[in-house]
Amino acid sequence: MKRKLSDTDWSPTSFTSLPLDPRLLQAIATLNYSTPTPVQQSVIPPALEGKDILARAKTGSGKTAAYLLPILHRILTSQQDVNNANSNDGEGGSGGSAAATEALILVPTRELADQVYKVIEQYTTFCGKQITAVNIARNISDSIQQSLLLSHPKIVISTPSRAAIHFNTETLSLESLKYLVIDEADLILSYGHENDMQVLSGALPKGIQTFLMSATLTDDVEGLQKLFCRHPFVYKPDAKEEDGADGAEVVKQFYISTGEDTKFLLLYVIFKLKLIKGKSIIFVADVDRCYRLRLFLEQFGIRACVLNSELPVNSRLHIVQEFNKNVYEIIIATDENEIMGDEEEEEEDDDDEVEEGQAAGEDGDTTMEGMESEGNPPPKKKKKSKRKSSTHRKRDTEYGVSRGVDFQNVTCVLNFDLPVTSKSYMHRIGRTARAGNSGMALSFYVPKPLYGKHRPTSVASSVKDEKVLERIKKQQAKLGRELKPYNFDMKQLEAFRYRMDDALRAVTKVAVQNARMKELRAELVASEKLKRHFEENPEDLRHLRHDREIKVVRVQQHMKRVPEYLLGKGKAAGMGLNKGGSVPFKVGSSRKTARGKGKQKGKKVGKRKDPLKSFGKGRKK
Ligand SMILES: Nc1ncnc2c1ncn2[C@@H]1O[C@H](COP(=O)(O)OP(=O)(O)OP(=O)(O)O)[C@@H](O)[C@H]1O
Repeated sequence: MKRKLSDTDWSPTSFTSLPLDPRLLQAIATLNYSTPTPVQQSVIPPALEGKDILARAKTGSGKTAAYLLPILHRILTSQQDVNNANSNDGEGGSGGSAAATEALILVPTRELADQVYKVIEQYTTFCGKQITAVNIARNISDSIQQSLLLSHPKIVISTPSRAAIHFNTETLSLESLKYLVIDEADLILSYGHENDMQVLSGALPKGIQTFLMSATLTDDVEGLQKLFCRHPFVYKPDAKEEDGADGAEVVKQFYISTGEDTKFLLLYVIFKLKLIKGKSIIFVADVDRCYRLRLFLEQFGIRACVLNSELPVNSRLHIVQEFNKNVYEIIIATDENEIMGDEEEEEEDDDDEVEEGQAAGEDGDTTMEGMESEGNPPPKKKKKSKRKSSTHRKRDTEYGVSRGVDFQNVTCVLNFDLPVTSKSYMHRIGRTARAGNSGMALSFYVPKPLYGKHRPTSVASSVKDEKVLERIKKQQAKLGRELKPYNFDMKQLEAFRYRMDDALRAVTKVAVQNARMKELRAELVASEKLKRHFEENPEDLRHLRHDREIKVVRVQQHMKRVPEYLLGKGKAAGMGLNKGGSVPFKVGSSRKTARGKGKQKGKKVGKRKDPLKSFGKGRKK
């Protein structure tokens, strides 16, 4: 349910009461932001006064506007001042201030750079050409980047590594810089940007205004604060602001204890019967797993896109963009980089000896070996080396989807594979319940005795599931939140098992590798097209779908529909029951299909009670 941010329970302050440039207010009004979020309310006034800002606020709380609006306002105001001075000097008022880059916005990933650029475009819709911005983290040639920078855009958005490269080659001048933003400050160092941050800190002019924006306050953030901030205004939300407007949890969290192959069964049933309504992000442990799931779902006629660090950046950006336009309902994503950044830290924190999982028959695919990066190697390396996947290819270390990316209107984050740290969990579930919406997180976990019992579907990271789940529960309890068990009636699920087995058998390791290669090739072609056309007219690229059938496995048409006898009276009834808590799953629209089939056979099914309806029954409120 969408909760309007204008509800008075957040705060009565409206945007118009903030002393922002009317052109910005106009843009905000067209975006239907009527009320500033708590972080915006608190941070914008001191930022307008020129104070440094250190803001910690949960994911999806509107931090981007909290730093962008004051910066845009101040740039517009200073231009106005220069124009006025020029016209008083008789030089006319159209020239504006001398062309120079005034704001540098540093983000850890290319996904975020693209997102921030788009938000600037939205906020400056009514500013004409007064504010120019360039995203140099994009995958465009160095010469084009140089020419863009030589036009001295007012704002440069970049990852630290790209900014350092252009600073070193003197295409990026920081001499006139007035504003520095470090977005996702808690994460930026774990992407291997430490040296670049040092380089940039030495090059900044004195007295610039700095914004450190972060979802958590970590040692890394403190380090950055010392390096970049002078007595910042510090924003930390209170407990009520952390939760929803009414203090209620905005993300309902559930977990299911499951065997390795049963995860696939659950996935099939959940999506085939549309038990989750709306858009979902399914997180998996590694790239191969993305394709395994996609091929598996394809068997049942369920379309999904994959998103991982191996895909070309333009394809990734396009996928997120299209997902936000509701073109796709399901994304299967990895968050390899985030996991790697956090893993050791958490293991050290908690002194627990975590056994290395090696599920036979599966290639560990979360290795850092062989990674090539535009940035420096991440400072924290994994101690243990893992076997290289045969499909291991160049990865982009500046990839990231579980942090910061604004996936819009996501109903459910489904941790098909549990992340290996509680931090990763936090970031993953932050992809739902954004901007005042509610959402749910559903996590599958494999209890230790079931680990390694079904080799074809086993994944190494699951060996830690029990421990990680405990950490997650502890972490959420500290925040006053609870993960509830979600108990499917497994007996009812069993009726679907043989279909799942059929589908799993078809999705062999070779099929997964083929799909991965085929998809990569297709996306490289798509990415080239995107590269040429993206900026000119992205609307033209609608036809470039990323969820088309990969067709490396022969799909048996009968698998695409659910036979009625599986949904017969009483069969499905218990499936959605959960004694442990309220169940946000909703029954989907499979009714039509069932009716259609009945008609073909000449049966009178029109008045028959829809068995799927019973899924919702028995829910504990
Ligand atoms: N005042 C507002 N009213 C309504 N929607 C808003 C408001 N401010 C921001 N939003 C929307 O909320 C969503 C989340 O904002 P944003 O991406 O800035 O969050 P964030 O705090 O930076 O999250 P993360 O830490 O995950 O990056 C965006 O879609 C944005 O357009």
